Amino acid sequence: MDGRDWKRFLLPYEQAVEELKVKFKTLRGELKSREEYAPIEFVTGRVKKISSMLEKAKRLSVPMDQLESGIEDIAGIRIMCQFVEDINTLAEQIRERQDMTVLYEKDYINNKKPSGYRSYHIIIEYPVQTGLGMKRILAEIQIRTLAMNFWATIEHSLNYKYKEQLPDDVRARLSRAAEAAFILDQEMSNIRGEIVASQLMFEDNSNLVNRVLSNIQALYFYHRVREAAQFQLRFNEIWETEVGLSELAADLEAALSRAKKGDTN
Ligand SMILES: Nc1nc2c(ncn2[C@@H]2O[C@H](COP(=O)(O)OP(=O)(O)OP(=O)(O)O)[C@@H](O)[C@H]2O)c(=O)[nH]1
Ligand SMILES: Nc1ncnc2c1ncn2[C@@H]1O[C@H](COP(=O)(O)OP(=O)(O)OP(=O)(O)O)[C@@H](O)[C@H]1O
Repeated sequence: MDGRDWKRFLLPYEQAVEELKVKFKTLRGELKSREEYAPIEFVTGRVKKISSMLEKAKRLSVPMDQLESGIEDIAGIRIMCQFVEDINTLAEQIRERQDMTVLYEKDYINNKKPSGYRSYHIIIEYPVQTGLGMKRILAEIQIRTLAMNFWATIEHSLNYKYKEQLPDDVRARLSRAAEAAFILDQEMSNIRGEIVASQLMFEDNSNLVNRVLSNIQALYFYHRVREAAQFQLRFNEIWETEVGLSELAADLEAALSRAKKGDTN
């Protein structure tokens, strides 16, 4: 294949990665805007480099005309979660989706790799709508916790540096670090309820603060300058402690609704 052929070959994979990133980021945003807990912390994706694809094809003895079916991670998505439990929730949501088909799954969480690597992998078939019609491609979704990602990122860069010839002491330390990351995940799972409740409360309050501030602005817009200034003063008095924020928000909503109707107090 020359440069132009590679460009054409990779196009649907690039489209798939972009679409999948948007879909999972949107899922996170949608759940957050409904003030629900989102099992997604952040999402990344990449199309495999040609050099890495060729190296892998050689290693797995995949013929050049079978790259599409022989290398399943040309399009790769990675989803980071806070807790191990989120990985199961997300995997279930992916299985139920209508816009992709799960082909198979690899559970490297309960069956860690010899290196110490842990993650949950889902291989999907994803239909890309191209100018020439629909094309089904394979894509890999890696789902992992923040701790698993931290370990895998460091290990990947060390392997890159040592070209897979890690010194024994480094390998042993990495293996211990993988166990430490696993214990960290278990400890976090034990206090998951506490953490999730406080995060939701924090988000609730910051949503409320944003609503109060934009409603004060709106009052100015309706020329309720004195009222808006009084609300601003009330807000300035309580913003640090947030005591009385809900009452202030409710009074403000009422004032704004009167202003919209043109009522006087
Ligand atoms: N950092 C790190 N990542 C790994 C490790 N093992 C697997 N991965 C990641 O998971 C992907 C898929 O790995 P596997 O499920 O073993 O799939 P594979 O494509 O059959 O085989 P390999 O690419 O040879 O590992 C790799 O492309 C990496 O991104 C590991 O030991 N360390
Ligand atoms: N599914 C994925 N989603 C997002 N990023 C990925 C995914 N898979 C790999 N990456 C990242 O892409 C970069 C290039 O990785 P590359 O595809 O060359 O090799 P690899 O995935 O580590 O191994 P292999 O060649 O054995 O599949 C690395 O930073 C890697 O962490």
